[in-house]
Amino acid sequence: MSADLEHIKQVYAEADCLYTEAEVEAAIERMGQAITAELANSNPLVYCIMNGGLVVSGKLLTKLNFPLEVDYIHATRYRNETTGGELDWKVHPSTSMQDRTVLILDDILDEGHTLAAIVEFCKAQGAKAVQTAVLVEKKHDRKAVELESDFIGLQIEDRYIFGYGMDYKSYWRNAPGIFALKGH
Ligand SMILES: O=P(O)(O)OC[C@H]1O[C@H](OP(=O)(O)OP(=O)(O)O)[C@H](O)[C@@H]1O
Ligand code: HPA
Repeated sequence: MSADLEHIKQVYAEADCLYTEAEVEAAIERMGQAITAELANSNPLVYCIMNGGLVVSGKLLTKLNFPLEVDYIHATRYRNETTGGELDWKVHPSTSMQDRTVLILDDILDEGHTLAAIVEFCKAQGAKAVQTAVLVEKKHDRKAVELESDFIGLQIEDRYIFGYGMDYKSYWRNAPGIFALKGH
């Protein structure tokens, strides 16, 4: 156990900081303004995608100063690995989306499988509009589908990253910045 924790600590110590806390906070501020400009009068139902969406949702929600409701969806496909697999729905939303404007909040748009499946699910549940906001979009040519997020905080190079909700083997979601694994 302590050997694993030593590895976890070493990963953080050796990681490259791609965006500092101040840069991420500024990006979240910009996202808040853009979302407010577009959705302030639409009474949206906002879904946090657990677990990765937790930090950006918490930080962003207090910047959305208009009427909205919040719920969560828990879906995962990386399961402590650095490559994704099948999407596993752990918790479906409990609120009705019928005829609602839905805003999905997540930490990262990587290959796009997760967000694409969630958007499809929301449309099938009767949402009248579905928009997505992600803290980071990873740039590469392995996208599963042509899926553009409506609100993007930061662009990231094609490396495995952690911090601000994103994990390395379940750790460092709490890291105050966006970091890339050494050598990945
Ligand atoms: O664009 P994709 O390649 O589908 O990857 C993006 C998804 O991967 C991560 O979730 P993960 O499955 O790691 O679960 P977690 O949120 O609990 O970390 C992240 O939070 C996104 O939801
Ligand atoms: O680079 C990543 N880091 C953490 N979680 C992720 N989920 C998809 N891609 C990533």
